[in-house]
Amino acid sequence: MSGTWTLPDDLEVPIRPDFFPAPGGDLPQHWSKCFGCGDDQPTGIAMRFTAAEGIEVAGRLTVESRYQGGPGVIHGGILTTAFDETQGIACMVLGSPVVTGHLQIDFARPIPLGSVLEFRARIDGTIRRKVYTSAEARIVEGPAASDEVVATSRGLFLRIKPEHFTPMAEFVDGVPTMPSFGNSTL
Ligand SMILES: CC(C)(COP(=O)(O)OP(=O)(O)OC[C@H]1O[C@@H](n2cnc3c(N)ncnc32)[C@H](O)[C@@H]1OP(=O)(O)O)[C@@H](O)C(=O)NCCC(=O)NCCS
Ligand SMILES: CCCCCCCCCCCCCC(=O)O
Repeated sequence: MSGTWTLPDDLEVPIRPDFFPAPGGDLPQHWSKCFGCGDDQPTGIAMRFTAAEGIEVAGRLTVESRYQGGPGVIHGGILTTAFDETQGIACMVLGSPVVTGHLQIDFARPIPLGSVLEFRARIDGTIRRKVYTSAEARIVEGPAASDEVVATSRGLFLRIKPEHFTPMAEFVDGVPTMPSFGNSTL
């Protein structure tokens, strides 16, 4: 990673909770209308996630041609979205909802269209409501596949109360197929 990111010294690292699936087990979408993971969001990127070892999660994204930024490569904003989503899903081990407060990406290598990206993310530690996360991406299928890390991300998420989204309920378009985790008011 070449960006600047300093972890506080006094972080607590969560342990894998009993409710977390075994490694390889599916993790749920956090909100069915989410652009990143929702199955009720036709224009989204519909990422799917599994639990990995420890408190790590894994997610995949096939780089479709509609995700193009520079000629033949993924748009940086789409890559950022995938990191945001994966790191948010990694926060599920806490069992309480979070939102993204800060996210920074290092774009290390060009990622050609048609690549299948694998993202790995985990919580590095928490302090008060702050949740420090990190993640990296590799191309696991396609002509450019290798073990090399093609992008990394660091993100600060904030634990929120379920009521956080209540003022936004009137903006939800239609009826979600699955309520937002931790928010029965939507
Ligand atoms: C993130 C958010 C909830 C934080 O607001 P808040 O709950 O009032 O949090 P506070 O301002 O009390 O900050 C809590 C802590 O987080 C830190 N913090 C908050 N936002 C931060 C940021 N962007 N960068 C770094 N630190 C941040 C504060 O410094 C504070 O740290 P401390 O515990 O060491 O004092 C609010 O800014 C928000 O709703 N932002 C929009 C989030 C969003 O929509 N994300 C995208 C979709 S998930
Ligand atoms: C009750 C447990 C709920 C845990 C749900 C945490 C998952 C939140 C993921 C948030 C990712 C949002 C990304 C974004 O919108 O920018």
